[in-house]
Amino acid sequence: AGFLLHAAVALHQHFVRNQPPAYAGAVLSAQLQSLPIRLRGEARAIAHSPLTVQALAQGSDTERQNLVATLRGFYPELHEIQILSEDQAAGRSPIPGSLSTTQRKLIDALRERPDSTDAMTVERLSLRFSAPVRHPDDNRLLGFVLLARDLGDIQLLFAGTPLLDGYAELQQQDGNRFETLLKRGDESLKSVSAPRYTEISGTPWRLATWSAPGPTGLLADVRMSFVLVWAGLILLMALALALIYFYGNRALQDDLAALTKLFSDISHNRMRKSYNVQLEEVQPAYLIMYQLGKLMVGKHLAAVNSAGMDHLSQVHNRRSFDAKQREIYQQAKEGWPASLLILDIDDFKRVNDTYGHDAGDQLIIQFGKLLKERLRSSDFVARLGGDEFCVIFPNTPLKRAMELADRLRRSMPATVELAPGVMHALSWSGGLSEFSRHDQAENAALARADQALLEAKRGGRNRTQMKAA
Ligand SMILES: Nc1nc2c(ncn2[C@@H]2O[C@H](COP(=O)(O)OP(=O)(O)OP(=O)(O)O)[C@@H](O)[C@H]2O)c(=O)[nH]1
Repeated sequence: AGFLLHAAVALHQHFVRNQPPAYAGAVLSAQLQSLPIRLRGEARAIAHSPLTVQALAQGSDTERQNLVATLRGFYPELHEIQILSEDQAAGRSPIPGSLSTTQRKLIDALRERPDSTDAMTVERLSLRFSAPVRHPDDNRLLGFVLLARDLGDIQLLFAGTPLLDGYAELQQQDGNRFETLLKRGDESLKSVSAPRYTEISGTPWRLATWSAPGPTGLLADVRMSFVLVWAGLILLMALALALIYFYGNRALQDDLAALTKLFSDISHNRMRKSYNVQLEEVQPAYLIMYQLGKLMVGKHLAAVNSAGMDHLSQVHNRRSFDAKQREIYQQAKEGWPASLLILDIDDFKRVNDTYGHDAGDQLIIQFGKLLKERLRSSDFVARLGGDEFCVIFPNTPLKRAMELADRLRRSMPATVELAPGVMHALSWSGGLSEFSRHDQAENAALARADQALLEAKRGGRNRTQMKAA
């Protein structure tokens, strides 16, 4: 909550702070205004000082120079202090250095108006003041005090004022036009907003300020922007909570699905290498179930194997087939006819590759089931491995076996469903042969059938080939 509050306030300030504070111009103009007032006060104080009166009334040039040196110590911010006698001002006696035109203008202005107490001129960033020095007893004009102040500190004032993102100029009036003395901020704002002028009374200056355009639309309203920022943050928080809830829930659902798969596999007597259980809380229970499941499935497979059954297709396994083959081989030696059909599912590998190993298993399971259902109960069905099955037809000569194989092919469904909605076109290739009393090996018939199967595959699959003894 603390973080959100902080974020809300920070964002809110960011939205509304673009405007320069309204007081910035007033503060600066008040400070500028005080400069001539202070200078005027200083000029008058020096003019009325008994030391100045005495230095001008009776003192020598050296005494005046000493007074000026003392005053410089008192007023370090003044860059010029001069005290002239009336004779020097009127040109009747010499002065150290010379008077500038401005200084002369100031003195003339005071002479023209005998009642005036001071005169001021403004040059580029410097103020000049002059005040007459009169004798306190008879008001006789003794001379003039001339002061000048370099306005370098205006620049400091100007640079230190909090105008923020605005733009400001200090302008000086020169007849009808205004000359720019100082600038500050982003000047490009002059083209996008109108200036606001603050006159600086007692000076020929004015302050012109241009504000950065404030926020527009809804955010222009301070209260509205605050509400919007809060609403945005609350929305974000709600979204974050929803996401945490969603993902937490999903992890639980995924784990339940994994456990369900584990139970289903155990009930089908098979196990995968691992099941994807994510939540730490579910892990211990899962590990116990996994170990128990492995034990149960292992025991079941051992039992089924020893019973001679293939655990997947539920037909006889290879070991059982070998025993049956031996038995039939012996019978064949005694003249009993028997045939053997090897069946291999077409394109089985593609089922594994396309739909996954589970779907492949499903095809093996269903194929085994179909063989048992469609064949006679006296026929012996076994899975030799992979997608390869074998049927032994006892007491059946080759010709009859061929009929049975054809009948089997016709009775098989065209498609099987490997998973909900996953249909697969079923086809198989067959190799048929018979047991013969002349065979030298138990698996001679199987080898012939294998060759016939190869021919069936080569011939384009989905057919049965026969190879007599
Ligand atoms: N799902 C599953 N696949 C198995 C099993 N045993 C063997 N396989 C796979 O079955 C495939 C058998 O390959 P093939 O018989 O060469 O392939 P096919 O697509 O039937 O080719 P053709 O017989 O020429 O039509 C191999 O990829 C084996 O990995 C099993 O128990 N379950």
